[in-house]
Amino acid sequence: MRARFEEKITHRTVAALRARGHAVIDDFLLDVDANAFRDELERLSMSRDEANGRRYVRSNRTQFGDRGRHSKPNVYECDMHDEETVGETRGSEAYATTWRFFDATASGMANAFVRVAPEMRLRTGNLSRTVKLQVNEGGGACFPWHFDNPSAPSNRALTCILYLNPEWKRGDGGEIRFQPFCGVATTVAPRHNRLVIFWSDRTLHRVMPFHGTRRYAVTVWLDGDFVDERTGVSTNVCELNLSTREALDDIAATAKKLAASNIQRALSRAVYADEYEASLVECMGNAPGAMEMLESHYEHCREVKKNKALKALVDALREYRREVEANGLEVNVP
Ligand SMILES: O=C(O)CCC(=O)C(=O)O
Ligand SMILES: [Fe+2]
Repeated sequence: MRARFEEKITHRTVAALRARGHAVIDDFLLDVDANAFRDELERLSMSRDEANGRRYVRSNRTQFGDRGRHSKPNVYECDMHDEETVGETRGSEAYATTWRFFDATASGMANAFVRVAPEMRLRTGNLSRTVKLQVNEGGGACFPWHFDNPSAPSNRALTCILYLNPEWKRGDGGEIRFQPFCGVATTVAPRHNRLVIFWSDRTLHRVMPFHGTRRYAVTVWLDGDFVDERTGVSTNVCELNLSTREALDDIAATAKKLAASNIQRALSRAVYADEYEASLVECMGNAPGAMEMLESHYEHCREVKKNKALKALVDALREYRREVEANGLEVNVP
């Protein structure tokens, strides 16, 4: 495997990130590497470790509010940092590309960004990135709207997802969809050898229901050099550092400011309440945890509305986003 991160991650990548909140790089790996990587993921997703017979890929378990961890139906993951899970594959030729990619991301990926955009303050080195292998097994498998870095003290700064799906075609679903704060949505197809990059703490995104056979994705999360302790899921206006009266005076300017900031995380659920709800229902169906996740979402929205100033701000933002959506065109990256 020849990782050519520095060739592929360029000033254009960073310009797209700054302009739209996400960037797309096609042909990220050499064809031969992408194809080998895909074959290995397929093998891994079918295999079990010899010691205890467990599948290497397991149910995705996501922390949801303070209500524990729940699994998304038909979504399976392998944490490459979990020594027990991956121990048997580390030295195996059958997974050579997977592990070369993992090793190459240790500092190579962050270094490529640092070279073109040092101001992003990404950390480099083995402990500053996380890698996850993921397979969605059709049947409508999807992810609800979320942020990858939902609150402090997470250091996750940048999410980089490599899709490995040579047979993906329109109609299969499984696209990643971005909702910029009070902007128009963009949908990106999970095409083979495509890398999609976005800010982990200010990019609301979800995965659309997937109806093909298997959808493979490898996610690399790169850590940043600082954590914003102040922000997160708090519904306390003071903690948000927002003067709601000033914010209401020019709602377009406020929306723009929030779109560029991770403070949007505290308002996102209330501003996009119906979308969050619909995506949770779509993703979880009747699976265990579905009701708890919905209840936690409603509770958060109720908390926001309890605060008069915050409610006024949310109402104004909701009205503003509808206006933007009515006048803008969604983007589709096929
Ligand atoms: O599979 C994808 O396209 C994105 C998955 C995702 O959002 C996540 O793992 O946080
Ligand atoms: Fe995500």
